[in-house]
Amino acid sequence: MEHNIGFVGGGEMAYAVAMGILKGGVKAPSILVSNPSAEKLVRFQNKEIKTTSNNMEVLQTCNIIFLCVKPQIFPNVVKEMDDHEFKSQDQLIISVIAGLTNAKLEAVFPNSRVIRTMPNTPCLVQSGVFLYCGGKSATEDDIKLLLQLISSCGECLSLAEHLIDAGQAISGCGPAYMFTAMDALADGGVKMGLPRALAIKLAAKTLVGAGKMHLETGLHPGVLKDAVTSPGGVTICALHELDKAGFRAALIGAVCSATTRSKEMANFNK
Ligand SMILES: NC(=O)C1=CN([C@@H]2O[C@H](COP(=O)(O)OP(=O)(O)OC[C@H]3O[C@@H](n4cnc5c(N)ncnc54)[C@H](O)[C@@H]3O)[C@@H](O)[C@H]2O)C=CC1
Ligand SMILES: O=C(O)[C@@H]1CCC=N1
Repeated sequence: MEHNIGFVGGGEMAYAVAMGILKGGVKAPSILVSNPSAEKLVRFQNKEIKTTSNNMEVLQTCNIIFLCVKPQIFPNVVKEMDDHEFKSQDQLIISVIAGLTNAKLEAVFPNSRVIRTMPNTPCLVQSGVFLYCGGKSATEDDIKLLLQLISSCGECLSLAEHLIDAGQAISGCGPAYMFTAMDALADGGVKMGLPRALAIKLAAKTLVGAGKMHLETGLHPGVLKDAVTSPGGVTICALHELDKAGFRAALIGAVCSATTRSKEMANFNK
């Protein structure tokens, strides 16, 4: 694939996506990443990816651009474009920015095609989820090209734009919920005398295994839960504690709250 692929912002998500793209066979020197702070660029340089401190270099030279700055920073990038009288022409603009709508992207990049996406950090290890929704001007070929680029990141799923915030609240934010669960499970193990490293590994393997069981069997999580839960056994005692602590309600609340916050964040960019 011969493209100049740019990243504006070289933080966690940019790195995870860039690593997925490299796994897909794109050559490192065809990627250019901009970030104001040099130390963030070192790990890209270590992979032979080109770097710059100047966003305009990315915007002016790349034909596929991933926008990977924080939502609150995006207006600064727009201002920089205005200051340089930069007019995007016929580029493919792919945003990973939470809450940033295709309508806003289209207003900022009127002569380009835009795709709103929502990846997650496990793209770094090719086990991510990558949600996407093309803007009005994005063509089927643009979507094909996006999928070619990101297919090594993990599962790529098209989602109607009005559902992206909710999808993000599960898969985009979800790694943080799962890491919190791993950490807490490990604390429980440590409290009961397990070595910390072993307790974390048991928790991690169990989360991965449970997810894989659903994906490979197609069985409902409730059915899989019941298969673990012996009458009068130990798991039901643990599940009772989780219910008393509001485990399920907490997860439902987490997804609702993250969805609401994402919709609020669209206002940063009004
Ligand atoms: N971290 C995650 O799990 C996910 C993040 N996202 C989205 O990815 C975007 C980036 O988030 P992260 O990578 O987590 O944040 P981050 O803080 O790791 O990366 C942002 C990068 O932008 C750089 N930056 C600051 N000002 C800049 C400017 N004016 N121009 C260019 N770069 C600038 C920062 O130095 C930093 O390296 C956000 O919009 C977020 O909503 C989406 C999905 C998941
Ligand atoms: O917390 C955030 O705002 C970003 C978006 C989804 C995951 N991390």
